[in-house]
Amino acid sequence: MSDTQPTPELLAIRNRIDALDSEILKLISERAQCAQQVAEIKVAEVLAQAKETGESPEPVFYRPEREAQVLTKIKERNQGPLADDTVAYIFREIMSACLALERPLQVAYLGPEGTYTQSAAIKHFGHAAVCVSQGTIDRVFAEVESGACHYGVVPVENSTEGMVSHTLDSFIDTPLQIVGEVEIPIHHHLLALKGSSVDSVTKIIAHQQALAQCRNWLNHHWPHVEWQAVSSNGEAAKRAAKEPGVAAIAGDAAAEFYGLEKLAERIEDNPDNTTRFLIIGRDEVPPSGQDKTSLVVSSRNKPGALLGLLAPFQREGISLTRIDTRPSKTEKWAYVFFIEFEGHCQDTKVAAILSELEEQSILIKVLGSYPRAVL
Ligand SMILES: C=C(O[C@@H]1C=C(C(=O)O)C=C[C@H]1O)C(=O)O
Repeated sequence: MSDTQPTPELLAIRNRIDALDSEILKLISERAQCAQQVAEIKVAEVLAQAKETGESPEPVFYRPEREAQVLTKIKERNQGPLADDTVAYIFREIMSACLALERPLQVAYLGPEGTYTQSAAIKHFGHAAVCVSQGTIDRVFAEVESGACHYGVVPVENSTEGMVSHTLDSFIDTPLQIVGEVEIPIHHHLLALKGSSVDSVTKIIAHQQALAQCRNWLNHHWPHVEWQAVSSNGEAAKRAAKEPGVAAIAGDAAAEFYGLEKLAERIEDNPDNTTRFLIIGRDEVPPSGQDKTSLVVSSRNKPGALLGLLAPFQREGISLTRIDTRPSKTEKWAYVFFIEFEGHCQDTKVAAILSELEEQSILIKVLGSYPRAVL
C-alpha cells in the first residue's frame, strides 16, 4: 500500500490520532496549571511563615515521595499495550516539565558530560532539570551543601565491582540527606576518534571501575596495550576525541556527545552490569509508602558486635538490602558498617530499631529515608 494515497481506513485512524493528541495536549496543559497552583500555594505558605517568624525559607517545589507515588500509581494502572516502564517514563517527563515551569531544578552530577551519572540524573529528574557537571564526587556534595544546586547525583555501587568507597566515605561527614536512588544498566563500549581502526589503538583509558568491569575482555583482547585509569568515563571519552591512538571505555551517551566511533560494543564482563546512584539533597523526605533507609553505624570492638547490630532487624522482620564495611578513619582496625533496609525512619518498627542501635553503638547516623526507585 502506498502512503501517497492512504486508504479511507488509514485516514480515519489518523484523524482519530489527531483528535486524541489534541485531547492529550489539553489534559497535559490542565495538569501543568494544577502544578502551578501547587507552587502558588507553597509560595503563599512561605510568605505567611515569614510574616509570623521573620524567617523565609526557600519554598520546596520538588517532592520526591509524591513523584514516586505518582509513578507507582501510573505503573499499577497501566493496562498496556505500552510497557509499565514506558508509560512511567512519559509521566516522568511530564512531571519534570510541570515542575520546571516554576524554576528548573539544578542538579549537580559527577561529570563531565556523557558520564553514566548524567544519564542517572536525567532518568531520575527528567530532561527539564538543569544538570550541572562537577569534576569530583566531593564537588557534587559541596555544590548541594552550599545551596548552589538543589540536588546531587553520585554513584554508590556497581553489581560487578561493589561499593564506590569514596561516596560512602563522603556520607560520614556531610550534613546532606539521601533523598532518592536510581539504577542504570551499564553497557560499556570501546570508543575512539571517528574513522580509527582497531589496529591504531595504543592505549585504553577509563575510570578504574569501568576497567575493572571489563577486565576479562581487556585481558583477552588487549593484553599488550597500556590501560590507564582516569577520573571518569566522560573524561576518558573527551580525551579519546582529541588524542589519536587513545581509546576510551564509556557508554552510549559519551559516544554520542563526543562523536566517537564504537570499535567494540557491550564489552562488560557481566551482561547484567548495573550501577546504583544516590540522589542527595538538604531536606528529609517524608514516607512514600515504599521506602528504604540508609545508615552508618559503628559498634564497640567486642565479640558479637555485628550480630548485636543486626539482631533488632531480624526481630522486627525488616529486610536488609545491603550491608558493607569501611575502615573507620579515627581508629586502626575499627570499622563502620553501612546498612540499608526496607522502611522509613518514621515507621514505628524502624524507630524502635534505631533507638536500640543508638544504645549499642559508638556512632550512628541515618543518611536518609527515601522512596525506592520506581523506574
Ligand atoms: C510540589 C508538588 O508537586 C510537584 C509536582 C508533581 C507533579 O507534577 O505531579 C509531583 C511532585 C512535586 O515534585 C506537590 O505535590 O507538593
